[in-house]
Amino acid sequence: MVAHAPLNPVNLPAHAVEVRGLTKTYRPAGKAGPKLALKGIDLAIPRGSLFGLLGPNGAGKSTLINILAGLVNKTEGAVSIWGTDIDAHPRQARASIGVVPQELNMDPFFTPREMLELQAGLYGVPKAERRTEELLDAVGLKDKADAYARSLSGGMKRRLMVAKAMVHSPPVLVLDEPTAGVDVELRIQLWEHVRKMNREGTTVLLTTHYLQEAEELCDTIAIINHGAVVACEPTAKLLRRVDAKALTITVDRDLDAVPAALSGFTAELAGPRHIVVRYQPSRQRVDGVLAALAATGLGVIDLSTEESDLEDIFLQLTGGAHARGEGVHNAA
Ligand SMILES: Nc1ncnc2c1ncn2[C@@H]1O[C@H](COP(=O)(O)OP(=O)(O)OP(=O)(O)O)[C@@H](O)[C@H]1O
Repeated sequence: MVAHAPLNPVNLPAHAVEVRGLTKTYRPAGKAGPKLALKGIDLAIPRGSLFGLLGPNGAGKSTLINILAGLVNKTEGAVSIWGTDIDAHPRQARASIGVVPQELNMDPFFTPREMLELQAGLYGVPKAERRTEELLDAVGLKDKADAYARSLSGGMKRRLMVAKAMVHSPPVLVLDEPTAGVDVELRIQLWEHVRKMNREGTTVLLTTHYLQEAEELCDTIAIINHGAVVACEPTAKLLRRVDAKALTITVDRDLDAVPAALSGFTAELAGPRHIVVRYQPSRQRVDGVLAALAATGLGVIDLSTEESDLEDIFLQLTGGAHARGEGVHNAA
């Protein structure tokens, strides 16, 4: 077990993970040619953040995570985890990170308590410093501590994997698609758990295909596409990137065309009584639309506005990978 630096704020790195010029070229055996999976990416994950890594299938997310976890060798570039360079001090870097893989691979005949003890042993955590009971409690598995893993539900297994990744108290936790194939109730439970760990000081990096998950959970989001980072910024800022809103106006009588008074706006009829006006909030105000409408004598029954969401931005940045069904989904 490699001891962490004492938790003295002066010693803490500004970035939990820092990646500079990271390149990975796979050279598969056989006829397939080399595959450039990461094209010299730079990424800085702020300490304490809940960081989302998004990208369509094949973008390079797993490659990046596996390099951080020490499971895949990088081709070029520098990576440091919790201020430790993975080439200079691989053991210490690995001790600073816990990875929850996508697959629920566990021995069905071990109990959760045994599994955590075994994992702590693998990391060389001395018996006196083990956190088995605390972790079982934290992931809500105290009641199941001595049950065979095969008798746990899918959600319980996933929570056990989280506890397993935390046995050596890593300051950085990576969750690879934590809610893939998980039902809505459990997904919300897992989100709450992830938020709690983050509030308690763990920097969390999660990959997801669910845009809504990233939007709700993550304070910072990076989007990668074809092995390159195409965006990396605070979620709120990313969401402001698309300067577009839609205003739907329900009027009090049937129309067969958009009133001429609205010709200065981008407007269309979405039904005989529904006018949709698209506008840029940074340049236009709703009261201008309403004033133009008032001049027509039409009564307004209802109004609603719709913001752009992460999906619009994702589509813009990845050239519509989602629209072509390449594997990014809304969690709803
Ligand atoms: N072991 C390997 N050998 C050859 N090519 C690989 C290997 N692993 C990944 N690749 C290729 O590298 C690219 C990036 O793959 P990676 O698994 O990192 O993407 P991803 O973003 O995690 O995708 P997904 O969302 O489908 O998990 C893909 O083109 C993939 O086919």
